[in-house]
Amino acid sequence: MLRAENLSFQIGGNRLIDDVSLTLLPGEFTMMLGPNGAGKSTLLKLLTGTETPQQGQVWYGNNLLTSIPLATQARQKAVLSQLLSLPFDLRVEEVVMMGRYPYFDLNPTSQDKQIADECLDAVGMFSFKTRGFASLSGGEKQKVHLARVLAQLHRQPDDTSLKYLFLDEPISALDIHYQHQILSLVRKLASQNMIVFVIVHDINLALQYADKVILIDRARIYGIGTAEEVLTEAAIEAVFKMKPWFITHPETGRRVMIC
Ligand SMILES: Nc1ncnc2c1ncn2[C@@H]1O[C@H](COP(=O)(O)OP(=O)(O)OP(=O)(O)O)[C@@H](O)[C@H]1O
Repeated sequence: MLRAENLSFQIGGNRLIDDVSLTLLPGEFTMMLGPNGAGKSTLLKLLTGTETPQQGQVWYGNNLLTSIPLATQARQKAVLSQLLSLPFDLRVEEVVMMGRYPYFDLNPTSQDKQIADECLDAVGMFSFKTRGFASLSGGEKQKVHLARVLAQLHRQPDDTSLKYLFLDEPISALDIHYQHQILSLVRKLASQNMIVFVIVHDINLALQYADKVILIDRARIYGIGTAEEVLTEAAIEAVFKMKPWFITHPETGRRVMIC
């Protein structure tokens, strides 16, 4: 389990996160939504240790995140941030292999190479393996970075430890086919003893995929619960300043939002 207790974070007197507490459970696919500037990326950075809160604590199981050695964290936690560019050009296969750095010293083993290939294949990018990363389209770059974090958390057959996957808008550049392919893939990972925490903007994707929704507004949590509980007409109107309409999907019977 991941537990965040009373997190607050400010920069120059500006409160980016204000007294946020939450619990993330393995097996649950958690999606966080909220308006631009609400604090989603900042909260993800606090949950992953990229930023340190001025107040509050983050626990991974029984350990404070700050007490877990970085080498251990690198094998249990992977983060996909919004920044997709790299400071120098690498081949696609080299970018994915970065996900295996926690597992080898100088040179990747044949097993590392096989895992990297499998992860590239899982996101439909195997045929781009030897291409220069800089030459890829925005969506292709996003898929390669997804392959990198999948490679980082790839399990050995005897590894049953809890893993943590954090994705900040991982499908923002993807076409509709890959949006669903990637969300189906990470939902499956959640069911394999993994905590999966994903930031998205698409309310309908959250209604379709999320086990738990966290709605954040102006640095504070507005609601936590199932999508049905949290993404209500009143909440969407209050947080996004848009009046939503809900219709019923003719085949699945679930709610679909239109504006
Ligand atoms: N280094 C910084 N200095 C000052 N303000 C910052 C800094 N980083 C972020 N902010 C501000 O904090 C607020 C929250 O930013 P954050 O990136 O967490 O929002 P977000 O909910 O992820 O937004 P978006 O949906 O646009 O990605 C924003 O108003 C942002 O401008």
